Amino acid sequence: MAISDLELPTGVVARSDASAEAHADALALRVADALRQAIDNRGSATLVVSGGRSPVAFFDALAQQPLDWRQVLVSLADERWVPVNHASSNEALVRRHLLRGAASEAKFLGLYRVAGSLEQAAELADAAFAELPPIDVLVLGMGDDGHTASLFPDSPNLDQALRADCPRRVLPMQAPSQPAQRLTLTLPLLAGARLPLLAIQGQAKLATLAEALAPGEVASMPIRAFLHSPLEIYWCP
Ligand SMILES: O=C1O[C@H](COP(=O)(O)O)[C@@H](O)[C@H](O)[C@H]1O
Repeated sequence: MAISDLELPTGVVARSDASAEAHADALALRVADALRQAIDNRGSATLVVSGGRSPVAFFDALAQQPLDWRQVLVSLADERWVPVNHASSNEALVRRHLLRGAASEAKFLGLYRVAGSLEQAAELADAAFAELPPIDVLVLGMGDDGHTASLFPDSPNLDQALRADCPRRVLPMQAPSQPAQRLTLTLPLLAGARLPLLAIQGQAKLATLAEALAPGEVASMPIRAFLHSPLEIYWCP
């Protein structure tokens, strides 16, 4: 299957690149252009990225982009509730691959908070994220189960996190894989992004996307909440 085989909703566009390297470079160029435009228009830019295994080459490519990084605030769509020196930490990934060289001058707002429980950590992060300016660029990933950010099917709090009027910016979530305890931004914050992008790689994720594009419950595949205009999908085999 190729991404051009999919029937996309009006206003959703998809780009296919032949290799993972070309995919990462194209995505980095698009994100850097949008951040530059935001800085030109408003003096600063807010970039929210996802974690997991997929974004490493993209982060490496984006870190090389000529930008006034001092005007960029980088943050996360979701986090595993593990200390920032843990191998599964999304913050660690961003610090290692994106916030280096000139890009180390960017500001960073992380989700992880030290607390007695996941709920308390989410409350602390929720208060901190009141300071997050409107998101200029959001780069979502997607799991093979149709989760995005840490909006996992069957997680407690999922219905609340997906409500358009959810009063919380950050909620605790449970993943079916380790580390199970997660923190996620909720739908109203994510859906407000000026430029939402979905970056996915491989046939399995393309098949998941095809399934998510078919009619069905958002709660069973939360990526469905974002499969409408405006959205740009970046894919490579
Ligand atoms: O757990 C997560 O999963 C998704 C997809 O990750 P990947 O490893 O399949 O690339 C990711 O977008 C999310 O940020 C992450 O915490």
